[in-house]
Amino acid sequence: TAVFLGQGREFARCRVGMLVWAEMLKGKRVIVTGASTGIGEQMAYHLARMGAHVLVTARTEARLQKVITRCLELGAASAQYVSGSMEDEAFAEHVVKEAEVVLGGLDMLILNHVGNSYFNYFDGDVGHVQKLLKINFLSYVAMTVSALPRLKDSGGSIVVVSSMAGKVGFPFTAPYSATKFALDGFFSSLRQELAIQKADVSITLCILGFIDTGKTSAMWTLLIRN
Ligand SMILES: NC(=O)C1=CN([C@@H]2O[C@H](COP(=O)(O)OP(=O)(O)OC[C@H]3O[C@@H](n4cnc5c(N)ncnc54)[C@H](OP(=O)(O)O)[C@@H]3O)[C@@H](O)[C@H]2O)C=CC1
Ligand SMILES: C[C@H](CCC(=O)O)[C@H]1CC[C@H]2[C@@H]3C(=O)C[C@@H]4C[C@H](O)CC[C@]4(C)[C@H]3CC[C@]12C
Repeated sequence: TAVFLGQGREFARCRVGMLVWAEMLKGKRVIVTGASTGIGEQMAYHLARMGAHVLVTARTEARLQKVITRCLELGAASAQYVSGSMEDEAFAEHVVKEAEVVLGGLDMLILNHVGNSYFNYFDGDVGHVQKLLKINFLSYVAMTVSALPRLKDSGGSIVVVSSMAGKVGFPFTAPYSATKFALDGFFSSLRQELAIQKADVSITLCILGFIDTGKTSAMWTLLIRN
């Protein structure tokens, strides 16, 4: 569905598109990673309003409990969580296995989590780059590998949340930017391979600009916006 932002007829087309989309997600089994805060949390609520089965994950169990309670209030067909760190590849695989057990399959994998980084000059810390690659990139690959058989069964989708910093080398984002560029390379290549194999699995890479979720300090938000 093409989404047009504007007024009048364009807006109406957008509303119709959204309604069709909502119906398409009713009863679908969806994993949302990084769903304890920010964009992931809000995506979980949208899916809940559409009547999907949602399985959310992040490290902070107390936050995830609140998110699933809210999802059920909003109309989710079911809501569950698995807590743990995506720095651990075994945990990434465990989340997908858990979805198979509790949801009986999978229709959509939304890869959204991101490890903490900094917005400043690169400080030369190679260990930080390695850690961020594990969380922001390798766990995405591990989850995809585990989920692909189920997604092929269901004709499902993979949604990868990336950034403008994964397309353009902005200053002060070197480690983060590297992980997002890696996602583009891997998932764009995999998309082609799935098409060649005529596998019925779609891959969408979301290129987001700066979104103020209240986490960035007011000073940085002002600087980024300007
Ligand atoms: N906000 C923005 O301006 C932009 C965001 N994006 C992208 O959107 C996505 C969401 O960003 P946003 O909502 O801002 O980020 P947040 O920092 O608000 O959320 C990050 C999520 O990832 C989880 N997380 C962090 N570390 C780990 C870990 N080691 N293992 C498992 N989960 C972890 C956090 O939960 P917990 O701490 O409980 O583990 C949280 O749920 C990211 O992919 C980001 O790159 C792209 C462009 C701009
Ligand atoms: C400055 C960029 C936007 C330029 C534009 O809109 O014309 C931003 C695009 C993506 C941003 C980064 C991002 O992807 C996520 C992090 C979010 C944190 O809250 C702040 C630091 C970020 C690395 C953020 C920095 C600005 C962007 C590169």
